[in-house]
Amino acid sequence: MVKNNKEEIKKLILNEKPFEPLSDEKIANTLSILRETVTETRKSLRIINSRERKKKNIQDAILKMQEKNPEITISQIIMNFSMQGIDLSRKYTTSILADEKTSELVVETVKELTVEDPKQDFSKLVGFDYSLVKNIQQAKAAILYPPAGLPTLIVGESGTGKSLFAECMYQYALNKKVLKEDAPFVSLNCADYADNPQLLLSILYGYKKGAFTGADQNTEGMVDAAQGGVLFLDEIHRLPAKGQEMLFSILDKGKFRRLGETNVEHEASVYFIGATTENIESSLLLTFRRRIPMIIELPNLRNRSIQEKAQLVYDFFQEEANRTQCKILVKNKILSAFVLKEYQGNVGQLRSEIQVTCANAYVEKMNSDKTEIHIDFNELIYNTLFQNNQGTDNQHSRSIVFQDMLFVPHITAAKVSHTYPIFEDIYKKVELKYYELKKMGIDPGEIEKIMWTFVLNKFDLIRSEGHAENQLLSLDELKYLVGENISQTIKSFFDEITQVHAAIEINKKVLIYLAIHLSEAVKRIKYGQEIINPNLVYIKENFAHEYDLARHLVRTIEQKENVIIPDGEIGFIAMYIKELLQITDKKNKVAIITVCHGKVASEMIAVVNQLMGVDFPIAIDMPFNTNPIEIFEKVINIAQTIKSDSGILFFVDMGSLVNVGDIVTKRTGIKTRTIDRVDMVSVMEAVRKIYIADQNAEETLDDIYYDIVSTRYSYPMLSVNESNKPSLLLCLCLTGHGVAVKIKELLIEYYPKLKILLLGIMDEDFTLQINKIKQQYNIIAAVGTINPHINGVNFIPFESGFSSDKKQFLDCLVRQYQSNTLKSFLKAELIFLDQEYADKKCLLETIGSLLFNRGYIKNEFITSLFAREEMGSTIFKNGVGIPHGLPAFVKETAIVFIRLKKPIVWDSFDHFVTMICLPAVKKDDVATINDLFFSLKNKDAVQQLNQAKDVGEFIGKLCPKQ
Ligand SMILES: Nc1ncnc2c1ncn2[C@@H]1O[C@H](COP(=O)(O)OP(=O)(O)OP(=O)(O)O)[C@@H](O)[C@H]1O
Repeated sequence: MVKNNKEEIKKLILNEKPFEPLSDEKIANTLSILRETVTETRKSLRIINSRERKKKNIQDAILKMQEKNPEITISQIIMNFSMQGIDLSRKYTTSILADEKTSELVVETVKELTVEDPKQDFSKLVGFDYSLVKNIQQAKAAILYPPAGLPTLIVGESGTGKSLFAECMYQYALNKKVLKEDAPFVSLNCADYADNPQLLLSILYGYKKGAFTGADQNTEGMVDAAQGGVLFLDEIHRLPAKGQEMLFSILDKGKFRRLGETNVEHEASVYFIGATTENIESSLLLTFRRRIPMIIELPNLRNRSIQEKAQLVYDFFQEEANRTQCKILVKNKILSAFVLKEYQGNVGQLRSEIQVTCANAYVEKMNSDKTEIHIDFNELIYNTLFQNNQGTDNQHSRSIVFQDMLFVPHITAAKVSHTYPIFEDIYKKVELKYYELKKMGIDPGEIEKIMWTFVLNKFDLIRSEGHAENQLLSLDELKYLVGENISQTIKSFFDEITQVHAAIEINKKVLIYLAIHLSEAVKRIKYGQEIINPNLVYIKENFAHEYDLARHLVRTIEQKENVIIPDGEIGFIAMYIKELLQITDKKNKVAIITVCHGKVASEMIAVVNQLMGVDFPIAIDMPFNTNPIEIFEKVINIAQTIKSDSGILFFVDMGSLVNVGDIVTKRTGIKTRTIDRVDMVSVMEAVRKIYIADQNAEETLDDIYYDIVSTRYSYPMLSVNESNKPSLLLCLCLTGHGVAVKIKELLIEYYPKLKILLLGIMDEDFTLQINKIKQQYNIIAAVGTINPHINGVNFIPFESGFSSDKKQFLDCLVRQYQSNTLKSFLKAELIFLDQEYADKKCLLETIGSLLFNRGYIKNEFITSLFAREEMGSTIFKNGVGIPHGLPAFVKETAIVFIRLKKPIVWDSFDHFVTMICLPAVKKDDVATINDLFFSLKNKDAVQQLNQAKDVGEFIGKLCPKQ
């Protein structure tokens, strides 16, 4: 197969006339290459031959005619074609009409080929950032090594992706311009000629006229075809010794002779890659092995992480959805069964089994009136999945970490993200958070504390939430998931700790997750991935017993798996053991965060820690010249990291910081309480209540808050907005007619969309009016000349204008009331810019599957969405389409935005849209997004959204700062 021809052939086929497709012969003549080359390349591209392409295009055209006119007759069809200059016989047309549509199942349409990104090299391999990291590093080094790269041998079991890997190396060489743009990729599978070594050598090296019987002319071989490019020899152990020796001269001197030649030598400028499934020590000549410096050993599927296996399963189902052009709904237990199964034939076998499963389900779909391919358990699937798979009989009832998934053909939006829901990879989460906090310039000591709470909560989740016990594997079945070594070790460990800790009922769920974790850890270590545990020292000091147990467990694994497990990892294992031994199902604790101007927070907390002997409260300093908004972002991020279910108690000193808890609640949904004018005694009292007092008398955030507030000196606390009421600003002066009017004018300029009310402090019924307003509205702040001390309302003094810090404070208050709730529904993962969709149906299906797969909606939402659209479409004049489904089927409110590259038709009046906003909104949240529609109706606002350069800017424009 010659790769530079690949693109040419693809191009010609893409541009051919649909009813007069080019035969292989014609393409060969156009490109001046052999017809066989065209045929082989076309097949490798999975493109059907010209006759079949013509038939398919005619079939499609007839279908369209039938859609328009269900009563259309054969004569009319023939007439329609004839008007386009195409003559069809009645016999041919009848045969096409009678033909089953199953052919669609096995062909990939030419159109789909355009989806492929020709520039992608290793990143298209699943595992490129995990188990294949080392292999890819080797490959890159081999390609880039001067002057002409290192000959490479790829070793791996059948189906581990050796051919694909070789192609990626070639693509990488092209991308890096090590090879010329038109450099060929020539591949030959030596096993195809295993019975005829003479033929193999003649095909590979070419031959001289008369070299053997039948050699009637000088003929070039594959080495010639590979000049300036890559020569890939698959199953190289089938190359006879003579053939291996002939390669020496190519590898050593860049020269070769064709069969039968003795005097002449030809230049061979080729980059050599070989591949074999065999042990190279025994299958290749020693002299040959020595000439290949780079050996790349691809891991088999058994040794890949569960995440990677899952990713492959998802990718292959997606591929089938694209191929069949049908939606495919796969039940979680099928997904988990595919992931858990062992495959002798590795990735290749996994892929073909998914294809077979989909093909069977497709036939079933054709015999029913379903619109989707449903893949659930039936006898056929049971046999596909479990035949010859030792001992997996009970697996089909398990689905520990998966959810049902819907795969939609031609997805563009969903392609943006390469991740799918699967249980959490604790390392990745920890790493990500750790670097995020580091980037924000947070002090290492504080990072450690924040991470500790983060890790604690993650483990707490494993123990208390997740999947019901009856969905879990038993300890016996564990071996199918993590292998014999780890499952045995875990079983013995379980026996040991049940003896030592007889009084405790060991939480099996944590044990299973510990086993999965260990298996992932071993793979991670084998692939040389780093393990970051920011809390190692703390764990060692404070959980010495758990750490000892972890060390003991680790020693056994180290022996069995022949790896060395680093300390950081032992720390994680200690955490699992801590969870295992936890007696009661306690909720996680209330967190304390202190935020103050200057360095007050860190200094105060240092003293509290020393006095109380704890290490918990988090201190955040706010240097005097820092913008409060920056600090709020920092605090929100930290709050999200520690995500305490029991809430966060904030201690702050003054100024805008009094709103910190409120802002955090709005942005993250975490319950908070804020105590201002922080003093050391109050912090110590809170620490005592949360961490030190009687463990059984656990107090809630509110208990602690009210206790502290009522025992310290009394003054009004600042506002905490907890309702969905509309908001307003109050303008005050003595009469409500003097300065207040001026203030209002200024505020209208700043906040044109806000409700602003005038009020006079001297009014008789001032208090009554305030109470009435409070019932209907959230008072964001009162701005005026005299502070009337309205309980729970921030007062901002107005003295002939606003100083910038006061304006900033007001901005901050307004923002949290106005747009934060909407902002909390806007998620970057659901905003897709400059996408291309063929039509509305395809777009809606994609969004639907995206929301379903990410757990925002039930499957019924998609049906309701289409039903709603059938009844009529919502479309704004400025080209925004607003499709919506029923709130009853929404699990979590989410808003999807899609900005289109090319407009598509949205309604039956042929109106076009360029932007789609799909709100999947729970009933309670409907009011919150009304504002959004208001701004989407506005032409200028949409214009701004159209100009946003990235998702961040897009969100910023949807929730402007004021
Ligand atoms: N890392 C991967 N990511 C995505 N797909 C993969 C990966 N590895 C293999 N595949 C797919 O699995 C199938 C088998 O791969 P390939 O033919 O490259 O394996 P092989 O090792 O050359 O097999 P054999 O030794 O049997 O020839 C192919 O369809 C390939 O696209």
